[in-house]
Amino acid sequence: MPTQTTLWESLRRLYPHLKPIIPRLVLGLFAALGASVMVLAIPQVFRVLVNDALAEGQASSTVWIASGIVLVLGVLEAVFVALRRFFVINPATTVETNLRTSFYRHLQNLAVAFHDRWGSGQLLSRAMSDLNLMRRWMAFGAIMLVVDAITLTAGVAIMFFMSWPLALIFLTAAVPVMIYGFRFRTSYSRVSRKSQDQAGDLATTVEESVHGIRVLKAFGRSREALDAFSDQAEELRETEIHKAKSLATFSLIVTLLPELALGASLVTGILLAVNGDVTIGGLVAFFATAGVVAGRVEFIGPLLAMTFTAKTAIDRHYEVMESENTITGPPDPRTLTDPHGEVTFDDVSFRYPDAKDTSTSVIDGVNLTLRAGETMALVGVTGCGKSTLLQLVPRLYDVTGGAIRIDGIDLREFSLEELRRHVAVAFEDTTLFSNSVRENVLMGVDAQDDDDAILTEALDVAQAHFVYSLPEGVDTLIGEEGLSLSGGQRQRLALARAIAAKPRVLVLDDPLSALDVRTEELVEERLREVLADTTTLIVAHRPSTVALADRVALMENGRISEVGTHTELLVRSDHYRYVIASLTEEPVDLDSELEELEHNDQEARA
Ligand SMILES: Nc1ncnc2c1ncn2[C@@H]1O[C@H](COP(=O)(O)OP(=O)(O)OP(=O)(O)O)[C@@H](O)[C@H]1O
Repeated sequence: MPTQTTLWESLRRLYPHLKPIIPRLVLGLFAALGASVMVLAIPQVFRVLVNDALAEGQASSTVWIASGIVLVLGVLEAVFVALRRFFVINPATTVETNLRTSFYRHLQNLAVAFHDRWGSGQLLSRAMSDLNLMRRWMAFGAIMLVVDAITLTAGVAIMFFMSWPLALIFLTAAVPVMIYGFRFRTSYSRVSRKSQDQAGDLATTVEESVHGIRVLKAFGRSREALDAFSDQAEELRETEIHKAKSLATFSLIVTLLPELALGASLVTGILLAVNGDVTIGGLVAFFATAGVVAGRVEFIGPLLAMTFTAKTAIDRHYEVMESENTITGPPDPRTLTDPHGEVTFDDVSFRYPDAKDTSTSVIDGVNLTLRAGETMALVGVTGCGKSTLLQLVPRLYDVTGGAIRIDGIDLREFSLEELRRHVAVAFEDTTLFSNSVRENVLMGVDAQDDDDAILTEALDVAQAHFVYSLPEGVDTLIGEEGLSLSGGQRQRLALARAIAAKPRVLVLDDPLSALDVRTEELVEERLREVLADTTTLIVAHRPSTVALADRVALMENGRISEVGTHTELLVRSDHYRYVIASLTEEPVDLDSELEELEHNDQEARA
């Protein structure tokens, strides 16, 4: 539920960003005021023109001079409008870019738990359209509101100076306009918030269906997706219509009432002129000024709408910016100068932030020690918490109980940079960025001279030699905007990325699942060599991956129930035999495998 703030409170949040550009905004404001002064001056020239220049006996040159002055004032008005744009456009776009950059930086820093909760379209619409709305308000709306208020005050003052009874009649229209303005503010703010949120949800739907286009097509669900999208688009359309109607009604009132007041003052004005209480020139000037004032009042509708939309955009922006980053480093971080890579899980528990209070912990008191340089496979039935446990090691989530330590130091005592220097990860579900193969693989490598050697080795271990036959070799653009790769190719690059980082601790979430058996064998052979000194925790969904490990940890309902070698666990754990049997691609006869193991054991002892 978004926090409620007043219009002023919301707008004030922009102040720190506006502060550096205030001098330019003030210049823009003066330019806009200059344009208004020109507009208000023109009726006064009319007054002189009608009362004096057109009076009998005046030389025609006076008419030309007066017309010339009107022309100059008109040109000056255009110049001032251009100057306003010139002064504010550049700084406003700079502020927009700075806000966008800090928004992106904050998104990068926010914990994974935050991203679990937020739809990508909501973040996209905040990063793009909301900031655009804020920029337009800074560059135009804010300035014009001030200028409008000053012009209106000055215009009404001039009208009073010229004829107070006529001005008073005109001003009666302001009372209902102001009363309606308050109601408009509340209703328009609400509908504007709704439409911006719905636009964000719609963007999420587009994003999801573009990502999932293959699944939608393969399951023939494009029509259903379209129907769901059309419903959402229709809801947004209805909100937009509601919004437009609300603005149209307000605009009708702010247009109609001043016009009616103008009509009433015209009749009164003619009577006053007949009685000689005002001159004809004065009457012409009064109505020309009233026309300017009425135009400004009409303009208030769109300006207020723009301001309320900007308020919503600011609120939505700060909802993200004020979301706290829950995963941070300590003020005095520890460092590991000569890491060995022993990893201990000490009574570790974890619950997802959005889990129901009544549900049990996903990780429930895990105690496990990975010796330095050891490769440990983590096996268990689906949903028992393996991937969750792995994500706690690079602190993608923080433990909710107990502690994970590397070489005896709690992960939370390292800075995040230090921790991620020692820990690298590869997930089953791989993400590649729209960059070259080289940049994707060397993502976790600090810039250094032997980049090429690291790249070659990592690609070799991951059996990703296919990259050399891509159109531009390792410089080929891959990811969303580049060449599409197969699932197995993507996995091999993700594995190469984890290996290239040369971490002390490697966390692999079933990184070989999409490889064919032959490639998997080759990868494993090479992995065994490079993992010799790296402490590795690897989730295994295939027996061949289990074979990589020195020891195996069996996970059951968020706990580690057994730890031992594959053979030991086969002998002593029914559940392990059950899990291994369910992992096997082809059914195996576990009893004969056990017999064979026992036979081998006896032979070794003999
Ligand atoms: N982001 C999340 N928010 C809330 N619950 C989650 C989240 N991710 C996973 N879970 C839940 O946590 C439990 C453990 O999931 P996890 O992915 O760790 O299991 P797993 O053992 O790795 O399963 P698999 O072998 O199928 O990959 C599941 O019940 C899952 O629904």
